[in-house]
Amino acid sequence: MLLVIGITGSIATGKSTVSKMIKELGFTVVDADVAARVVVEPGEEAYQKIVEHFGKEILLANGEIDRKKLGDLVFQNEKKRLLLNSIVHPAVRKKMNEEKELAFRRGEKVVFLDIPLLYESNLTYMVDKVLVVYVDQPTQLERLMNRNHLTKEEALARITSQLSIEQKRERADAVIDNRGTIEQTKTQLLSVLKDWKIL
Ligand SMILES: CC(C)(COP(=O)(O)OP(=O)(O)OC[C@H]1O[C@@H](n2cnc3c(N)ncnc32)[C@H](O)[C@@H]1O)[C@@H](O)C(=O)NCCC(=O)NCCS
Ligand SMILES: Nc1ncnc2c1ncn2[C@@H]1O[C@H](COP(=O)(O)OP(=O)(O)OP(=O)(O)O)[C@@H](O)[C@H]1O
Repeated sequence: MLLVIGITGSIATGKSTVSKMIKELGFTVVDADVAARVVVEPGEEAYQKIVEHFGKEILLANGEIDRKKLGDLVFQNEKKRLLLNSIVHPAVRKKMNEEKELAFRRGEKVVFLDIPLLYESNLTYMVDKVLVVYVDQPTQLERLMNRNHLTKEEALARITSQLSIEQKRERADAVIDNRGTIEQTKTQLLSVLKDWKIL
């Protein structure tokens, strides 16, 4: 039987960290953030629509989208964020489905989809089980501020644009608590994958 596992969590809780471990175990992880970058490259349909709606001001000199500028804009304005989502998300879903199918055609039996907005966008139908990568909100805030060099206010704007990590934890099929060391996270991951008979 083919299995699709969703990896989610909230911003900076450690999805990429866990995804990297899963890839090192030899599995395919299809990353929504990567897909969301590819589908807005110059020449793509979503790119044209973004320029149409947000104006040329959000472009860098080389014509690419200025992600910092667009991020600052949409995380301060819900209407603009939902508009951006409506442009980018259909293309992301299509791209992720294509990559998942490719992996199954290569003969893989399990594929992981790393989708930050899995619950917010009601995408649970795309997966058989959900793995939530959890840290408490103060840890999340600290890691996000450090990683992205954001002020507390900027980081909180990003955090509150998503469902709270506590709500996601409640809905998960399994939770990895990523507050400890990377080694402790890896141990939990291996245990979940064994429970689910993936390893
Ligand atoms: C706003 C943008 C330009 C900011 O780019 P930037 O390079 O700074 O961030 P990146 O794309 O790496 O995203 C980092 C994290 O931000 C969070 N995030 C991104 N977009 C959104 C959103 N629309 N709503 C809530 N959280 C979001 C996710 O947790 C994601 O993992 C970019 O995130 C974007 O185009 N977002 C819309 C598409 C989207 O929803 N992507 C998320 C997965 S589909
Ligand atoms: N167990 C840990 N201990 C200390 N730092 C960690 C741990 N796990 C992750 N980090 C750090 O926390 C930050 C966020 O982790 P990561 O990038 O994996 O989160 P993410 O959920 O993929 O974020 P995003 O939603 O933005 O894509 C990174 O700087 C990462 O190096």
